[in-house]
Amino acid sequence: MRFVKGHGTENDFVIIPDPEGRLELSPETVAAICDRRTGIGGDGVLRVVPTARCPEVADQAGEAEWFMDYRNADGSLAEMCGNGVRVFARYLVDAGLAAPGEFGVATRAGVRRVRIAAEGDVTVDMGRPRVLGESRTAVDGREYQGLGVSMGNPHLACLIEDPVAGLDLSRPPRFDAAVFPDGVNVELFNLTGDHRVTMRVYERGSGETRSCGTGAVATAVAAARAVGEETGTWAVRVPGGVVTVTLDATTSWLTGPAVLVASGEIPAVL
Ligand SMILES: N[C@@H](CCC[C@H](N)C(=O)O)C(=O)O
Repeated sequence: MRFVKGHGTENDFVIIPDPEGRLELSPETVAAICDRRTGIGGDGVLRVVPTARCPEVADQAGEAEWFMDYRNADGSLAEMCGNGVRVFARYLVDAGLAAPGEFGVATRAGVRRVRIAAEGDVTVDMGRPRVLGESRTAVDGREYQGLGVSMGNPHLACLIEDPVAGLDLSRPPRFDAAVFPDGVNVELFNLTGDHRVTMRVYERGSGETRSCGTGAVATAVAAARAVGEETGTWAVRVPGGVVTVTLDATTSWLTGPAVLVASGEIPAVL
């Protein structure tokens, strides 16, 4: 199995091309590949497969030639990955599978359109965030209130007074399973300036990561609400860099870097 390694603001992925749509990736194999000591290492796996070859998304084939089959580091499936889709697009262009410009990528949350040049940042139309309402979490022994937001995948974005830099995110946050029956990605953020926030995230299925694109959009939605706005552009600082989120009346946009850093063969032992 060939792989390419890439990241978007240090949210890192093992990209696995599967042009025939034949690979069976068990949760155990994905977890072994993502292991940072005994595997390649990554927050998740992006299988690159023709949309038409995947029954679960084949209805998107007319709008998107390639399906981003996203798996978390523990092998679980997720509906969407905002940093992943930018890195996926960079891979498609780099591999000659798509031309720079604008194209669709199939995901379990539906088609996401990306804008990509030969180099530089990549922008994704992330769709309209769906606000789920208020909920609570417990992180590092403290309780916080947040806004539930679906970006195709579930988020709880919490504006907090404690500096996010000081939080211990080594253990999974507690959350209300009645509100989030499929689990949730939890973002903690501070307002740091005019349309600026600093965010950390504990991702469902991957633990603390250095960035989360869908989480950045959910955070921008919660931050905008906190200052009485619904639209606008937000700079979201994460441990791995900065992404930009624009909210308008009908959709949301995520812009940030997407970089490929290595490639090779995944050994049979994994
Ligand atoms: N890092 C991603 C989100 C990946 C999926 C998430 N862990 C989930 O299970 O929903 C992003 O950049 O959006």
